[in-house]
Amino acid sequence: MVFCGVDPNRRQSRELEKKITAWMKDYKKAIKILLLGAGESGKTTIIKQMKILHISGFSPEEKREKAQDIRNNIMEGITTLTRNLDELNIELEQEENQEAKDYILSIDPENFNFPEEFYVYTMQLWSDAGIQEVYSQQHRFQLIDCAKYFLDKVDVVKQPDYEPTIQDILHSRRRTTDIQKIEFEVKVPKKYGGGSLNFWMYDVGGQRGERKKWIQVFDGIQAVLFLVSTSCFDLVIREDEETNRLQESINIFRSMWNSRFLKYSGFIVFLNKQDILKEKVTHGRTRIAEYFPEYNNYKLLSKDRDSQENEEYLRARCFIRDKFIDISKQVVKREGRRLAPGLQPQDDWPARECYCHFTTATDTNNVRIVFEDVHNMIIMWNLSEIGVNVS
Ligand SMILES: Nc1nc2c(ncn2[C@@H]2O[C@H](COP(=O)(O)OP(=O)(O)OP(=O)(O)O)[C@@H](O)[C@H]2O)c(=O)[nH]1
Ligand SMILES: [Mg+2]
Repeated sequence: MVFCGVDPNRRQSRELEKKITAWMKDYKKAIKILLLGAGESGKTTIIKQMKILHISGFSPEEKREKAQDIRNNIMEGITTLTRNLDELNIELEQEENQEAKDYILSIDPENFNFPEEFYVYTMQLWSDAGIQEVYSQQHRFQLIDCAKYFLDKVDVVKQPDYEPTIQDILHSRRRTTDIQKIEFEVKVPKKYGGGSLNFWMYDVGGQRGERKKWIQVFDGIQAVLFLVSTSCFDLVIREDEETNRLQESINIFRSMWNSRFLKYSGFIVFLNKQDILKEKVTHGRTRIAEYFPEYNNYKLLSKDRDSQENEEYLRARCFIRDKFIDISKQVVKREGRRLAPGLQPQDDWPARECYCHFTTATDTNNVRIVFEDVHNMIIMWNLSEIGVNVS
């Protein structure tokens, strides 16, 4: 039998194509993504990964800058550890390392040009059992996450012609003090219309003093990527040396999720530093329940189980995830609208869901996979806003 006229399925799909093309034109400008989160949660590391994955990586000039950051990271790491020998009443194992200790404690970081003896003394101290003992008690003071990574490779970094590897750059640390923007293009899967889309990604500083600048970039943000350092459950923030770092992160998330300026933005939480969290939970000296006593009653659901993974680590990461999910659900439904606590009923609040990913921002492969999901999700959010359902 021969059918005449237009196949309704084809007509529908042509209409869908038209809608998508119109939307793509509209968004040719860019999709704006904002990275938020407390200090040291990994925002700038995500920017570096986007440069690796979607732009051409790092220029020789940028590599030179990162090499200097890395030398500063080594200096910060070894001076922090050495200072804490006395604070924690720990003796050096080798008496002859006293000279190295005195040298490191006398460094003026503002006027330091990294002479050869600095590296020699640093390597000596780093291999001393006393300093290693201080390192194992790092939850008691403020140490940068990359300290061990770079102290283990001082002999490489000290070379005058040292050029940092991609891994070195990803581990290097410099506090963000201004708003940065990167632009890149992402291919759109065929099922969402094909072609490519421009993304603008904004990075801000996460420490308390920096957060008043955040509002400058809230306008027109389609998606907030909220970074959480999950491994910091046993640390206090640098700013007041008092507030628990994970609690600070939860508080910031609550205020961003409920911010009226971001009510039309999608939220994706990156539960970051999974590598450090796993190491801490399985081999560390601290336990989450010491800081969050409710952890004792937390049960892992069967949907979150994975026979390949350490059970305690799974429990820890899901416990932390649920702290954020719970906040996103503390929104009451009234007259078909969702209202954040404290808002008036007349405030229009769109229904939103908060999505979570477990991430290790220093792992390019992990970030690549997670971002495939994130990009698709952002495209789908936008399509559903114009009435196209592509599930
Ligand atoms: N091991 C490990 N280190 C990470 C991870 N994510 C970030 N880091 C390291 O943590 C440190 C801080 O990361 P940044 O990206 O600078 O943090 P930030 O959120 O930009 O911090 P501010 O600029 O102060 O707001 C860097 O040394 C990173 O290499 C991770 O998943 N695993
Ligand atoms: Mg930063």
